[in-house]
Amino acid sequence: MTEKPGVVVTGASGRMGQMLVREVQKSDRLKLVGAVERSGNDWVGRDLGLCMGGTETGITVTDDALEAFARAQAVIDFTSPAATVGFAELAAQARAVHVIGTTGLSDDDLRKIHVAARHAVIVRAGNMSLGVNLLTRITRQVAAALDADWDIEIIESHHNQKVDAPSGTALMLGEAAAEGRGVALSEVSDRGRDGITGKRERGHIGFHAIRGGDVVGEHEVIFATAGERIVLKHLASDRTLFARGALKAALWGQDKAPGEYDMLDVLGLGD
Ligand SMILES: NC(=O)C1=CN([C@@H]2O[C@H](COP(=O)(O)OP(=O)(O)OC[C@H]3O[C@@H](n4cnc5c(N)ncnc54)[C@H](OP(=O)(O)O)[C@@H]3O)[C@@H](O)[C@H]2O)C=CC1
Ligand SMILES: O=C(O)C1=N[C@H](C(=O)O)C[C@H](O)C1
Repeated sequence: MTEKPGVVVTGASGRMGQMLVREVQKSDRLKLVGAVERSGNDWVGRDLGLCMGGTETGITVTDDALEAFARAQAVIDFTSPAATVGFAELAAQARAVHVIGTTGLSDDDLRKIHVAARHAVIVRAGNMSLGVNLLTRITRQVAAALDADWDIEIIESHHNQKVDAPSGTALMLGEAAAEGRGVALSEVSDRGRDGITGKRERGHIGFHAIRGGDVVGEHEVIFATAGERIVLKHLASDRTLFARGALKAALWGQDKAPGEYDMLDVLGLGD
């Protein structure tokens, strides 16, 4: 039997990090070989299993990402934009598949990730669930079928610890709607209106963010015209669906050529 690909989880103490550690430990196709945290994080230097309130795993949480990545075939990374840009370079050096779930990446961050993908497989998506990725396809199709008399608004709701807005998912849905319309999202995006904004501009795509409590992630795409509305909605109630998508991407990427991929590629929903 061939060896299972080894996985390092970055940001292991985070909401998604802990979820990912558990899912990799449960997997019969991947093996957890490392856990990385930020220098200064309480977990660094301690046994991962004990940090998570369980039994010893023999994996010591480290802040030496390159050393950990060198022992892995995949890095699963749901951290922060600054951390992810650094990890992209290190994962490429280690020739490990880099699965990026981090959102809030700037255009400059994306350029750096693009450079790293010359040497390694990078799978990046603002949402790793099947439902959301399918919804991007449906959104593109509906937007293509309707003209600009239909106003498009995207509403997202998340827990009160989320630090970026609009969410990565909302931006994926916005990109899909813009693509369906044949326009560039950057040209038509209206974010969080406030004050005397003037009337809504025809053809624009609006984004609105709600933050509260422990909402895992909810997204609505509204197509509104005179007398009627179409509402497409996705509700996530459990973070394991994001983690499972990330594991699927880590496995899928093992035999791919260096380059940038997304979950549509992994799920076989691409063009
Ligand atoms: N694509 C998808 O399907 C999904 C994406 N996300 C995205 O994933 C990201 C993380 O979300 P969430 O888990 O809720 O956030 P958390 O804040 O709970 O976790 C982030 C973790 O990353 C750690 N971290 C930050 N900088 C570094 C670094 N330089 N090296 C190592 N670790 C670092 C943090 O450590 P510390 O606390 O010490 O700073 C923390 O443990 C967000 O961008 C979120 O939007 C979330 C869910 C699904
Ligand atoms: O921060 C989160 O929690 C989530 N982030 C992703 C996003 O920005 O869309 C995915 C999911 O909605 C949860």
